[in-house]
Amino acid sequence: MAKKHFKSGFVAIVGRPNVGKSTLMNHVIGQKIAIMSDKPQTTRNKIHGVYTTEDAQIVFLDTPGIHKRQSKLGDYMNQTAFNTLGEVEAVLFLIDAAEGLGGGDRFIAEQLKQVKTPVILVLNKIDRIEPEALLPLIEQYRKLYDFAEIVPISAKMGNNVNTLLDQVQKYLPEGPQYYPDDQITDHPEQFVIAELVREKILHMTREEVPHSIAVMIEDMKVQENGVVHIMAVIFVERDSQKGIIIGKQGAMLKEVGKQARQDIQNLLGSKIFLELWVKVKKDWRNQERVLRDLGFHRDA
Ligand SMILES: Nc1nc2c(ncn2[C@@H]2O[C@H](COP(=O)(O)OP(=O)(O)OP(=O)(O)O)[C@@H](O)[C@H]2O)c(=O)[nH]1
Repeated sequence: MAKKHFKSGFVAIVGRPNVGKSTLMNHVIGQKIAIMSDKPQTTRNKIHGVYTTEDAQIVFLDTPGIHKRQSKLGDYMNQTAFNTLGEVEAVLFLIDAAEGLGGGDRFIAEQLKQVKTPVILVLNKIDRIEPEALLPLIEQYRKLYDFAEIVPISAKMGNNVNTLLDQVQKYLPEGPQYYPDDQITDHPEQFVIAELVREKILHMTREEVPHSIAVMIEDMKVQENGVVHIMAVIFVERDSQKGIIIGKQGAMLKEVGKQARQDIQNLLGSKIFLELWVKVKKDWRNQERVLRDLGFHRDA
């Protein structure tokens, strides 16, 4: 599925409650992909929405932890949010232009200074302010932080949202399409996790294992200790491919697991336990049910 010069990456959205994060996502994604989370999570990241075009894909992450103070003693953001913000390609910092600059925004700006990721300031709700008020407002925010870009929008009216998306794309590296174009699901993370595992295998085994392998997330649940337990099955077509993926005394599979686990932890923002299985499924590509389970469509 890899397209030439396709760009992709993760972008975190931060902003205090009510600034319009969900409204922006709804506008960007439209009704095409309904993203729902299993349960409300206060510190774990979740995928807010996935925006896909011909040549780029942006996976928007919600980063709730930035608002949570680590302890009563300090204002340091929690480790999850810190790791996420350090790993993504860009951060969208949404503010409410009609409310103006307040303590909540100052707090977030302070947290953002702890990471080096480019931050795009998004002034939302410009439909609610007089045009003359915009520049002085931008000046106030500029004093807080050295933003990579500043984009005024109205998420509700859709004003300037395309400009924002263009700006975001400037910060994406070349990368795979993590997520199918037209998938409607309540488990968006699973596609990305499967793709991350697949990517590691292809990268590590190079030419020896063809692109026909598939990865399926069989089970994913949060344990009582907060660790997310993920069971993934790697489907291959031949025993020889199974041998290559497992490697000598399991060394290859172990390395795949190690590298994938890093990426998945960064994505979810929580500790994970990744269980990998390799199964030979002859000619799996022709089996309708398997295809459906894997999230492919007939015409894909
Ligand atoms: N006038 C105007 N209202 C907006 C705009 N964007 C969002 N709103 C309104 O602001 C309110 C909050 O929007 P949400 O999208 O729910 O905000 P949120 O940041 O997702 O809020 P939390 O989920 O609490 O973090 C809603 O009533 C929206 O209709 C905008 O561009 N203009």
